[in-house]
Amino acid sequence: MLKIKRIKDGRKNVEQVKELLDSRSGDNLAKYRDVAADILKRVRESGDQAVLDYTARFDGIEFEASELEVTEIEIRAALKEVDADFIEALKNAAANIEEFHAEQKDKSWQKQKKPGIITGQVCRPLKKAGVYVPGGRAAYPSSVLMTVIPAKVAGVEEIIMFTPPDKEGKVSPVILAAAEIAGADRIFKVGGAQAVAAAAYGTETIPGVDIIVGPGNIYVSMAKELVFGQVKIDMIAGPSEIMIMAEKESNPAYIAADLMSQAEHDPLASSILVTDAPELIEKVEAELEKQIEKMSNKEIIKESLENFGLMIEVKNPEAAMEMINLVAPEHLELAVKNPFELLPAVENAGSIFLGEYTPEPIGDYYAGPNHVLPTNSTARFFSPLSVRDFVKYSGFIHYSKAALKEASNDVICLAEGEGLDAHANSVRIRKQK
Ligand SMILES: NC(=O)c1ccc[n+]([C@@H]2O[C@H](COP(=O)([O-])OP(=O)(O)OC[C@H]3O[C@@H](n4cnc5c(N)ncnc54)[C@H](O)[C@@H]3O)[C@@H](O)[C@H]2O)c1
Ligand SMILES: N[C@H](CO)Cc1c[nH]c[nH+]1
Ligand SMILES: [Zn+2]
Repeated sequence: MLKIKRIKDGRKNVEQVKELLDSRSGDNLAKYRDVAADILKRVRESGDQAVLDYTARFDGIEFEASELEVTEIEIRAALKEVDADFIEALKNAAANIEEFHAEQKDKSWQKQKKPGIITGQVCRPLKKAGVYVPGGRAAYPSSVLMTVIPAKVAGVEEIIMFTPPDKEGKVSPVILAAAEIAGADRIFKVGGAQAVAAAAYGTETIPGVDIIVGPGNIYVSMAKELVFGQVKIDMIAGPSEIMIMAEKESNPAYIAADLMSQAEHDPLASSILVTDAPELIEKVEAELEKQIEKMSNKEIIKESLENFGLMIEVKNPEAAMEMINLVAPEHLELAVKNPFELLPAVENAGSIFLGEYTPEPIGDYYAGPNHVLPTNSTARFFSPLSVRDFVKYSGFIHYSKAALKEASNDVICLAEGEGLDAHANSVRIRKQK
């Protein structure tokens, strides 16, 4: 018998939901941060040797430095091992992801504000991007597509992938096939905080990059947080989350299936149903009992649902929306008859799935929008991984002599107001001529 927590709406209970989500990182965050900091320091000091030592310790593989990079021969061999249907599905997904991300491409622009004044913005791709692909619990070729394709669309010169080696010191053939289809330039068999360190600082064998993106476990996340500033990072993407808003008429079998889809990722994943129909909660619970037994990952799903699953009963759809915006879930399903009517009220969610024939996995694999998403309520201020993460901007300005003269009184006044006489002088000196 599954035991999933159940609460009613109300201010106090909102706090309870947030506490539940926060509790997933536990009290050990500082401990993980210290482990990651140690690894970063050693890789910074000892380069390849530290990477090799950590790979031996955490992944159980004794590599030489020359074996860290995946070779062309390994890639060709892997491609032969992967099922033709799988390759075809990867290619179809890649085409959808590329088409969606092409819309995010930003252009450089300039405008003549008035005669003698031109302002504009140059948009340039970053030169080198490091893409982390988790390899511990499960290998996700879909995450390869979701991280490499936006970098490619942005025009990044070199895309370097990092993923831990498996027990035989190899990278899963499906990961290599996805990397080939998406267009990764180099692949290193390095995982965890040591991969983040090598990407941030560079070693004798591994080139340093400008940005590190992609999901990973707590060591990867802590390391990304610690190298931020030295390099750019995308976000801290933690264990998966799904929140489903449903009504009396919603299909309980579909809701149960979708809650389980994210619970399957991790015992720390969180799956939440919010509804104004208490009878639906009972039906969904009955469906969960029924469907869970058929799942190959039922142990993880059960643990996740019992520890971090939640059924929330609210008075009306407005209260459900309030709850959603406070939780700011990674994935939100609006499993209702008229989802587009509710869309404008969603302020905080990483990715939104509209209608009962839009299950979350269509977004994980196929539709086009990115599946690397902010978790742990950070959808309040973070966005999905996008082409914009892989570019940077510079503003530019041109003033003619006459235009500067016209603006000079204002600028001199502002500079003097800040007590910065040399700034005022730089304008004044041109005005006098
Ligand atoms: N949000 C998303 O888009 C998304 C997508 C896929 C996966 N994920 C998440 O990514 C995570 C993947 O984690 P994972 O562990 O399976 O793979 P991982 O590749 O992130 O981590 C494996 C590495 O962790 C390091 N490590 C293991 N134990 C260690 C220890 N005791 N000390 C220091 N380092 C250690 C090792 O170097 C190992 O190579 C999961 O939480 C999953 O839910 C999220
Ligand atoms: N749902 C995950 C992000 O939370 C992404 C993923 C990859 N494969 C399947 N799902
Ligand atoms: Zn998923």
